[in-house]
Order: sequence, then C-alpha cells, then structure tokens
Amino acid sequence: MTVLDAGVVVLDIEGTTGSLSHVREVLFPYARRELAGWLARHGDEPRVRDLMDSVRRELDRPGLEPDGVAAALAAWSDADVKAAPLKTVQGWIWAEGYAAGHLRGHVYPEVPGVLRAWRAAGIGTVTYSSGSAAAQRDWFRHTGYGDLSGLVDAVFDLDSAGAKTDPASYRAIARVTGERPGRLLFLSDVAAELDAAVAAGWQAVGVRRGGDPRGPAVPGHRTVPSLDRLRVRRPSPSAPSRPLPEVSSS
Ligand SMILES: CSCCC(=O)C(=O)COP(=O)(O)O
Ligand SMILES: [Mg+2]
Repeated sequence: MTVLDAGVVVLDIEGTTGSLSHVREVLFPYARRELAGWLARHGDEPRVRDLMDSVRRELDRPGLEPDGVAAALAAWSDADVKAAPLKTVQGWIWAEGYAAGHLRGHVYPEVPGVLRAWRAAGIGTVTYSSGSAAAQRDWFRHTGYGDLSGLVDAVFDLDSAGAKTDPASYRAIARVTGERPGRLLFLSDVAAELDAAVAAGWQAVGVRRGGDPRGPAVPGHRTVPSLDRLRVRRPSPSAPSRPLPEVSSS
C-alpha cells in the first residue's frame, strides 16, 4: 500500500480511472464513424461554426471549406492528435451516444468506493484529461455503477489548463484549486504527464492496470495497479508542504 498526504487528488481518465481499450476501441471509433454526418447535421449551429473557425486557426487556413475542416478533424482523430477542437466535437458526439443509450463511461470496479472515501475524508477530487470537460462529466455521469459525477469536484481539459505534458498546465490547475503544489497528487498512466506534474512541484504516482501491454510500471515513477492500492490522507492545514523543486513560476 502506498500512503501519501494530499489535499486534492487530480485524476487522468483514460488508463487511470477507466480502460484504455474502452476509449480507443469504443469511444474514438464511435465519434470517428459519426463525425462527417454529425458535422453535416449540426454545421449551422453557432457552436459548430465557432469550432470550425478554431480548426481553421489551428491550421492557419482561414479559407478552408467545411469539407476540408471535416477532413482535418478526421485526420486528427485517426492519428489520436490531442487537439482541443477534435476533443470538443468528440464530446458532443458522445453526448448523443450516451443519451441514446449507445455508450457508457467505463470505470474500474474500485473507483466508486475510492472516490467516496476521498470525499468522506475531505480530500478534493479533480479530473484532468485531454477529453473535453463535457466529455469527462458525461463519462462519470453514465458509468456501469451509476452517476458518479457528483463525486468529482472540478474538471480540467486542454482548453482550461493546456497540454498534459506541459508543467505550466499543472501550475494553472494549482492556482485554480488554491492548494499548494506539494499537496496536489496527480495520478496517470503516462510518464510524460507525471513528469510535467513533478516539474510543477506536485506529487505524482503512476497507475498501470494488470495486462497493460506497456508493462506494470510507469517508467520513472512509483506505480500502483489500482486506485485502492493508494491510501491518501488529508494533511492538517498547518502541515508543511513538500519542498518545491526549483521551477519557474511563469
Ligand atoms: C471521457 S474523456 C475521453 C478521453 C480522451 O478523449 C482522451 O484523449 C484520453 O485522454 P486522457 O488524458 O484521459 O488520457
Ligand atoms: Mg491516460
């Protein structure tokens, strides 16, 4: 059992609270299949027109026709590019899939109990995923264990925090939570994300589920196989934070 003191736990989603294969083999292909038809049906909505403009800006191609925008989103999806406009439209498409009963958010069996235990102990629970904030809320709203979204205190995504491999994103999240960096704990299955959190002065622990083809440990990080192998204790308000490494505050 790994024991840590933290006021807020920040959770990655894919590979940490839920299965990598569910995201890659169910959610991504669902959005990819629906993408062209969905854009054609919803293309006149202001939110979709704004999204198309954000794709044009990202590509620096202001005159790109709607078909070209749809092709760019499809190409990002095929290459699993973590581009915010793709993540936003995937979330909109999944929302319809959840509402129609075609999709369900996958969480591992220990997750509901662990989230409840953290809530009871006064530990904040936040998610930070490349998936859009709306997609993250829907994921927890529609699990096989019922609606768990009420156990998540805040949600961060690429729009609100930035890229998950950039230490500045973790500094931005720390500022919003008001928690000192040393009292924040990030859990993820990806070493580069954990590295970025550590560079921002956070505590970080890897999560690698049994049978993961990448192996049982996240390179360079202490790793647990499930969230219930971690005991998180809330530090007293006066307890000193772990000393911060020398990082720029910009
Ligand atoms: C329900 S969130 C969908 C996950 C997603 O779109 C993704 O790209 C995975 O990102 P994560 O940061 O959760 O590993
Ligand atoms: Mg992940």
